Amino acid sequence: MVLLDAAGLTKRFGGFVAVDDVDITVDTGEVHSVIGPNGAGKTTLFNLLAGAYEVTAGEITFDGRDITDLPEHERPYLGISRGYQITNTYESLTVFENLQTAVALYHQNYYDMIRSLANRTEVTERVETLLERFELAPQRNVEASSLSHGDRRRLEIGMALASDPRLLLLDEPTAGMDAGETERTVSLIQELTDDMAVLLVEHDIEYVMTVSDVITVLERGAVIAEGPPGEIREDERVQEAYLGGKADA
Ligand SMILES: Nc1ncnc2c1ncn2[C@@H]1O[C@H](COP(=O)(O)OP(=O)(O)OP(=O)(O)O)[C@@H](O)[C@H]1O
Repeated sequence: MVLLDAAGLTKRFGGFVAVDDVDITVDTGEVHSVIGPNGAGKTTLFNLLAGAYEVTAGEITFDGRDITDLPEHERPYLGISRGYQITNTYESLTVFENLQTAVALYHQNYYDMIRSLANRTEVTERVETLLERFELAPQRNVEASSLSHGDRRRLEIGMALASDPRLLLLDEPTAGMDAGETERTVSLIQELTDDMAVLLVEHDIEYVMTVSDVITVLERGAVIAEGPPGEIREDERVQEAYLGGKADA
């Protein structure tokens, strides 16, 4: 089922076209990755889909509803969540408290939750599930500021899942992780997609090949290839973009 459908998506910064007439479709159940060399427009595309940037042209539909102009903060309520970045406010909260805050923020009856013990129990149960799923239970009482890099990134993904999204947007989820941490994160991402979809933007082409069902390749703002990993690996334009001296990946 088509969950996200973007058509003719374009973003100009002054006279510069960072995203140029991009069509992209994400189906429920898939991990869809956007890759491309430095400056290809990946982060800009991500920000358009997340609602952080206004589009210059084009349309974005989510579950059949036009969300092109929907503000970023309203998108989680529709089922679109983006990888959280733990900011100063959350540094001194423990892993448990961070997850609790994220769950409470998107709980349907936030104010009731504060008042009612029953709802609070529901939130706590959800937090416990996330702690288990993200293998963060042993660190439940550790402040976010003291976590290892890998644990912190997994906590951020866990917080993004607190709203029970149908589409999770992740920007370089394994950036800065070592091989072991990357592997753990990749299997977590793969386990997510039974009834939801993940769209990730990534620099590192190798692990994208193992995690993705579909890959879209951008170069200079435009789509140069799209397909399953095997096809993308064999694509001449992709090889040229990555190996032809224009890229660092
Ligand atoms: N706010 C902005 N104002 C002007 N130009 C911008 C802005 N944001 C991005 N750009 C330009 O748009 C192009 C695409 O940038 P973007 O960050 O989307 O690429 P990217 O594929 O994510 O690159 P990287 O892999 O290096 O993160 C770059 O040339 C960049 O300089």
